[in-house]
Amino acid sequence: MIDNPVLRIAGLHKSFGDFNALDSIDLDVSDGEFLAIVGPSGSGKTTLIRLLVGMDEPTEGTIWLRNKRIDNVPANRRPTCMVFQSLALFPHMTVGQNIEFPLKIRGVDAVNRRARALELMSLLQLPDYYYDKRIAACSGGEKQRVALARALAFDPEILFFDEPLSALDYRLRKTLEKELRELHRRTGKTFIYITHSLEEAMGMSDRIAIMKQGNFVQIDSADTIYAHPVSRFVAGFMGEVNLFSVNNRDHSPCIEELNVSPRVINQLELDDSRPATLVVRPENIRLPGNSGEGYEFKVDGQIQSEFNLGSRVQYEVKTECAEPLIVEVFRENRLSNAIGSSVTLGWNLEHCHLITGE
Ligand SMILES: Nc1ncnc2c1ncn2[C@@H]1O[C@H](COP(=O)(O)OP(=O)(O)OP(=O)(O)O)[C@@H](O)[C@H]1O
Repeated sequence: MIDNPVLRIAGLHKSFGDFNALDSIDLDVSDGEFLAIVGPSGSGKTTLIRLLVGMDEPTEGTIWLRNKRIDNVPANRRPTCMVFQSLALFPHMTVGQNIEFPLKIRGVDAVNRRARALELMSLLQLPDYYYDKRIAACSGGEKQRVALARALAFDPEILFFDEPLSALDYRLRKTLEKELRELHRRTGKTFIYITHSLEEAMGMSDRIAIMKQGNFVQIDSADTIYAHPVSRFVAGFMGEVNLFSVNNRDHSPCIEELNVSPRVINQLELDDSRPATLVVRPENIRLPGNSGEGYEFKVDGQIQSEFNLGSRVQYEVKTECAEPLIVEVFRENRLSNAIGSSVTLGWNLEHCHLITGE
């Protein structure tokens, strides 16, 4: 629970026939927060946003905007605004007319409309002369900026984004990600942003809410979720990861392969009755030469493939564990003639995270 949240969702449930698309979820969003909602296809992200903006009605539960219940308020009277993936700009109108549209329907006069449109264009780095440019003559990135300027012209309490960058090429997406982050900082508005892309979520948001089958499985900062995922699903969803099944009663062949001392096993505080998974990120595994001296976990293996990731190099290392281990090193630590060579991998307990349960 957050004190004085701008948005509170309580027991929100949405069924389609027998199917629960949202399963009684709760969420508090702070004023001015940038929250990303990520999850696999079909996890309920769009269903949630549709309920929040009033495009659909919940089966059960309530939505509060600054202590005012809004789930019974029609979409056009909710002080929220959505930037659609498809933008929904008016193609026959100019940039200026599109941005001014929300002001026009609120009865703002022409002089003030134009002044505000130019101010928003400047905020979105659109030159003044674009005011008279037709939407059809704008590039994909420019249309995104116009859509954002128009959304801000509504002066909404919260801006919702439903995968606004997914259709753009990589370079433009990266540029707009930075601009959105900057726009968020400058406007101080609350942003709620749906994305499939974890990279986008990690780069832009203050917190990430991870959805699975109509539920939130973890809501926290990107750093915390990355370092301390609550489940194997979250660990795998948050980037490349090495997972080792362990428990005290029944050491898997894999944990034995790891040459862990009884002292370290004790420190793991495994619970006999519950399955447990050790999580190690590829960048936390070292290639310490042949002995693995000084590391609490050590495993011998053979490099079977190498991938160039730009500033880093990733190796897949075959060991006695079922899955090849993934190891990442900075480019300057790249091994020569790596493929086929025998290596000992090492890491310490402080770089592991233990998940108990499934
Ligand atoms: N109108 C509807 N009638 C029946 N089922 C629906 C309806 N709308 C959504 N669903 C189902 O609810 C589940 C959640 O859908 P939703 O669109 O919210 O997922 P999503 O996480 O946004 O997926 P994606 O990332 O693919 O857009 C899906 O299984 C979907 O088939």
